[in-house]
Parts: sequence; C-alpha cells; structure tokens
Amino acid sequence: MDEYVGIPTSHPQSYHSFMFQHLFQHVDIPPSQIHIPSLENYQEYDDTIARYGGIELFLCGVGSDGHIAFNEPGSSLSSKTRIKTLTRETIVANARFFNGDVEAVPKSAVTVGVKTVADAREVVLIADGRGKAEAVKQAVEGSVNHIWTVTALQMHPRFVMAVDEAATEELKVKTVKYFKDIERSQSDNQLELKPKPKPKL
Ligand SMILES: N[C@@H]1[C@@H](O)[C@H](O)[C@@H](COP(=O)(O)O)O[C@@H]1O
Repeated sequence: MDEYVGIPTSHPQSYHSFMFQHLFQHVDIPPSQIHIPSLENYQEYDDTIARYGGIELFLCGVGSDGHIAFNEPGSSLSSKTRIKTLTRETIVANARFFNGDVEAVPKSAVTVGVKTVADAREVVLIADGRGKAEAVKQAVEGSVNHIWTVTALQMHPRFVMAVDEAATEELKVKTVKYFKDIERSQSDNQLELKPKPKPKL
C-alpha cells in the first residue's frame, strides 16, 4: 500500500523488505505478480489496479492519527496514489523501527490514496493497543472527514474492523456494548443455522 521515499527498497525497514520477509517469501507467488508502490511506478499505480480488475481485499492498519496507508490528516478523500509528506506524529511513532532515531525516519512516502483503498471490494482493518484508541473512536463514532482519513471507510459497503479491548478504550460504553450484542447475536444465529443432527432410527 505504501513505501518510504528516501531509503532504498532493500533497506530492512522498507515496506518492500517487510512484505518479502513476512509474506512473499512464504508463498508461491511469481515476482511479476507483486506490485508495491514506489517512486518508479506510482504514477501508473491506480491504472495498473484498474487494468487487473480492481483490488479484491485491502488488509490494512491505522495510524494513531487515523491515517490509512500514509494518507495523513488533511488528505483528500478522493486521493489516488501519490507522494505524501509524513506528519511529525507518524515520524515519531515509526522511529521505533529505526532504533528510536526520529532523524532516521524518512520524511515522505509513496502511498495509495484514500479512494484507492475505498475502491477495493472489501477492506479489513486491524487496530490493536491503546495507541490506536482515538483513531478507532473516530473511525466508529466520528463523522466522515479528511482529517481522520480512516473515517472515509464508514461509507464502504464491506468494511470490517478487528480491534482488541485496548483499542476500544476511547469508545462510548454503549457503542462497545452494542457491537458486542451484534457479535453475540450473530454467533447465536450461526448456531441456529447449523443443521440439526438427524435422529438415529
Ligand atoms: N504506513 C503505515 C500504515 O499503513 C499502518 O497502518 C500504520 C500502523 O501500523 P501498525 O498497525 O503496525 O501500528 O503504520 C504505518 O504508518
């Protein structure tokens, strides 16, 4: 979905390295079918997606300031793949991957746009830990706006958020209860839908 500008793709903290280490080297995928945004391809990136029939699933995280990919606060909700300057908050948050050295964190990145993400047929977002609680609150209870770009996904017909307890800490109690009720009633329904075993004759 995104890549830093200013470090080589071979850098251990590049998103290219991350994807190869955690996914591509473990699966049987031809290199010609791997497409990661970069300075070389970002201008054609959305056209390439369209040529392949669109994205089936975007699996993403969220920044503590509510960014998806690197769509920092203030990104247009109709944005496509482009270069974005990173906020101070993101640079400080990502310093943990650069031995805590804020100066070593790149200052900009190539990123898919908010619309690139929203155009996928399905979006799954994982948010864990207290540091994501404000972003989760905005995503669920806030109104759609370009400061918390994650809120754009409220408009998506197939958007699922997977969160842990800590990430729900800024939500209203009644919001959390409501979603737990939904979860419970869905698992009850699934039990009811299971075919009853045939009585033995
Ligand atoms: N550009 C990435 C985002 O795509 C990611 O969503 C975010 C949160 O990542 P994590 O869930 O690992 O904290 O980090 C970076 O800023």
